This record gives sequence, C-alpha cells and structure tokens, in this order.
Amino acid sequence: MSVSCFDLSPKTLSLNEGRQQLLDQIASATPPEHQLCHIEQLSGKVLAEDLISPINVPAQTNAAMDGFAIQIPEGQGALATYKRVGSAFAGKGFSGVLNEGEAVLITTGAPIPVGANTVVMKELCTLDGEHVRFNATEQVKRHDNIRQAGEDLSKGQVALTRGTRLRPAHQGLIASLGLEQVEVYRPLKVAVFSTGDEVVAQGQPLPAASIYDTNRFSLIALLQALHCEVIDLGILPDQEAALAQGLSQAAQQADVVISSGGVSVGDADYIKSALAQVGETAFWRLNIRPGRPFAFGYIHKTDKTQALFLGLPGNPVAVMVTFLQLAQPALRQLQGEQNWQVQSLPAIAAETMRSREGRTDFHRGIFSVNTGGQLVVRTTGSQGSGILRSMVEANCLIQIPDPIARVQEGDLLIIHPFADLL
Ligand SMILES: Nc1nc2c(c(=O)[nH]1)N[C@H]1C(S)=C(S)[C@@H](COP(=O)(O)OP(=O)(O)OC[C@H]3O[C@@H](n4cnc5c(N)ncnc54)[C@H](O)[C@@H]3O)O[C@H]1N2
Ligand code: MOO
Repeated sequence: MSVSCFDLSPKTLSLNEGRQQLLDQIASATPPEHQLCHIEQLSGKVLAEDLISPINVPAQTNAAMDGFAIQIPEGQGALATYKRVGSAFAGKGFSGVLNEGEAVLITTGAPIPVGANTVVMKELCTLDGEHVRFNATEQVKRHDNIRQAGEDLSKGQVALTRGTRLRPAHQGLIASLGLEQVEVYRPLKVAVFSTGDEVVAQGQPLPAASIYDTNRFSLIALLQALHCEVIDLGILPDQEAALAQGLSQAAQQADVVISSGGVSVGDADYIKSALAQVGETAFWRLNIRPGRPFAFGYIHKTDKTQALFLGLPGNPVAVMVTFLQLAQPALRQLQGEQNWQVQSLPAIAAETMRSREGRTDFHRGIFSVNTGGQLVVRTTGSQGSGILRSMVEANCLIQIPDPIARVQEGDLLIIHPFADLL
C-alpha cells in the first residue's frame, strides 16, 4: 500500500481528530486488489464490483401459496364454484390457458397459468369432484397471492454495490442470480505481535511479575472476525533494536502491522523509538480512556511502499477498545468496505457513570430493552483497563464524550453494540 507523508503532531488528539487523521491516510491508500471468489467462500468478504442482475428474480410470476389459480375480472369478486381443469407444480407448470370460471390446482412457487390472475389459499377451498368451492368468497381478493416476475430483482438492476460486506443474506441473493463466483477484495494481511519482557506464552511457566499473553489472542480473534489474513509474530522483548527489526520484518509481509504494549512513557516503552528507526509516527496519544497511548504511523517496506502501523496500549481492555474504535473502521475502509462506520445507537443510562472533563471515556456496558420498549444501558461493574471480565460480560461500549464528567440515571447516551464483531 502507498500512503502520503504525515503531518507529525506531538499533541494529544481528541478521539475524533485521531480517527479522522487515521481515516484520511487510509482514504489516500491504494485500494486492495481484487480476486474472483467462489460463492461458497463469500461469507464476510467485501464485494469489489457492482453486481447487475442478469435475470428477473423470480424468473416467472408464480404462486405465493398452495391453492387454486383462478381469473377474477376487473371490478368483480370471486365466484362460489369453479371447474378444476388441471394442475401447476413448482418446476412443471400448467400448459393450457385458464378461462373465466376455471381453476387450476397450484403449489407455492409454481408459474401462474396463462389467463389466471389470483391464487386462493387451499384453506378457503373445498374440492368436490371436478368442482372447487370457495367457503368465504368475500375473503378472496383479485391479485391475491401472486409473486410478480422480477419483484425481488429485475433484470439489469444493480443487485449489490461494490464495497458491500457479504453476509448470509447477500450470499443467498447472489446465489439467486445464478452466479458461481464474483469479484471480492483480497484479504488484508495484518501482522500482529505482543511486546513486553513480562509477557509469557501459554504453555510456559509463569514467573513472578509476569503475565500470560492476552492481547495477541483478542487481536487475532478480532482480525479473524474481520476476515483479515493474520500473520502471528508472537511476543517481542522490550528492546528497541529487536522491536525495530520486528516492525520492519512484519511490514515486509503485511499491509498493516498491529502491536500491543510498550507505547506509553515508561522506561521500557520502546515502540515509538523503534518506529522512528523504520518508519514514522503520526500521533501516539489520544484523549480517551482506556486507550490513551495509542500510536499510529507507518513502516517503510523495501519496495518503497509502506505498511500502516497501529500501536495499541498494553492493557487488555485498552487493546480491545482501541481496536473497536480506531483499528476496526480503519481496517474496514482499507478492505474496501463502504459501510465501515462504527455502529452507534442511543440508549438511556440505567445508573450513574463517571468520566472526566477533557477526555472521552468508554465504559463496558450491557444494553437491553426495558418494558417501555426503550434501549437502556448499565455498566459491567469495575472498569479498570486491565479487567477483561468487564469486556466479557458486555455487549456494547458506552461512550461518554468530553466534556461530560458525570452521567445521571435517565441521561441519553451513545452506545456501540458489539453485534457486528464480538
Ligand atoms: N506515566 C504514565 N504512565 C502510564 C500512562 C501515561 O500516560 N503516563 N498511560 C497508562 C495507560 S492509560 C496505559 S493503557 C498503559 C499503556 O502502556 P503501554 O502501552 O506502554 O503498555 P505496557 O506498559 O507495556 O503494559 C501495560 C499493562 O498491560 C500489560 N500487558 C502488556 N502486554 C500484554 C499482553 N500481551 N497480554 C496481557 N497483558 C499485557 C502489562 O503487563 C501492563 O500491566 O500505560 C499506563 N501508564
Ligand atoms: O488508557 Mo489505558 O489504555 O487506561 O489503560
């Protein structure tokens, strides 16, 4: 990918300023290449072409109910009795022409016989030898239970637009067009690693003052949910040279490099100085909590292009919050998705919540619908940025924007449901 140079900014940015800088850079990046993808593999991919329907869906006007096809002339009602003249099944229609006063037994999906304009549900009919009697003619309306050819999609219509993230319904719709493969953007390659001398891999003993590597696995799962191709680079030590080498090697293989830890101002935080050796930092501090030490920049590749770099903070909740709020929209835009914005909904606070003037807070919340049909939200208890349980129990992030310092019960808030990703 190729990006233009950053305006280096040493100041702490607001969430919106940081996100905007990030997205502006991505908007100037070269879009990913596309590739043909078979229909069975489409789930979660991003469509790279406008799909024009080559046919009418449904192809023929057909019955929406099992019953009898009849003709009702304009301005008239149904008769009490019709003569049955044949049958129409899905896949094998009635070959004759239906006249007024005649009925054809029809199954759901079968083509409407020539001459018919109405289907009466079987439940309203009694078959008496050659005759079909309607028990309640007043319930039969002209044009009832007819599905028009092309009422789902008409031939030549744009069925799906470029940049659509393909979910199960999209896959079904593409299948209904008879297409076996379509163009999608190639998966984004994202390299991920953890940093920290105290961070230990699973399966190893846990020495004093150490912690098992949590972040890499949350990140890998989040990236998989976004259908990225993940390059797992393990754990790197708190050493500037090793981190610079790790960043550079990661960038050769990936479009985006994501690390966690070592990005704050501690004496063992080397991510920013390592990045300075192999790339550039655009900003590394945001007025948000958790996630204040969030770095964004790029790393030079040997082919003169750049990989984007996202340096997430070490605390496990800060990793997930910054991923959801910053990395996620950026990656979605980079993947070519049109609808990349973080989903937001209004909800009523079910309890008091604290924040601080001068920053945006993200609490972990549980939203539900109250008896009045309104969305309400409460927090998941302790909100420390090392308390991953607060995230596990949540189904949304609650955003408390600057300058609100205290949310009262009953106040209106913005929440970001996890539904899309978690
Ligand atoms: N003087 C200041 N100190 C700190 C600031 C600050 O602004 N000024 N910011 C605090 C905030 S907020 C955060 S968040 C952390 C982030 O710092 P780092 O990104 O440098 O992260 P580390 O110091 O490496 O680690 C922080 C914390 O997270 C644990 N950790 C790290 N990696 C992992 C991992 N892969 N799995 C599980 N846990 C991990 C690490 O052991 C630390 O406990 O800085 C504050 N300090
Ligand atoms: O902002 Mo830090 O990310 O609270 O823990």
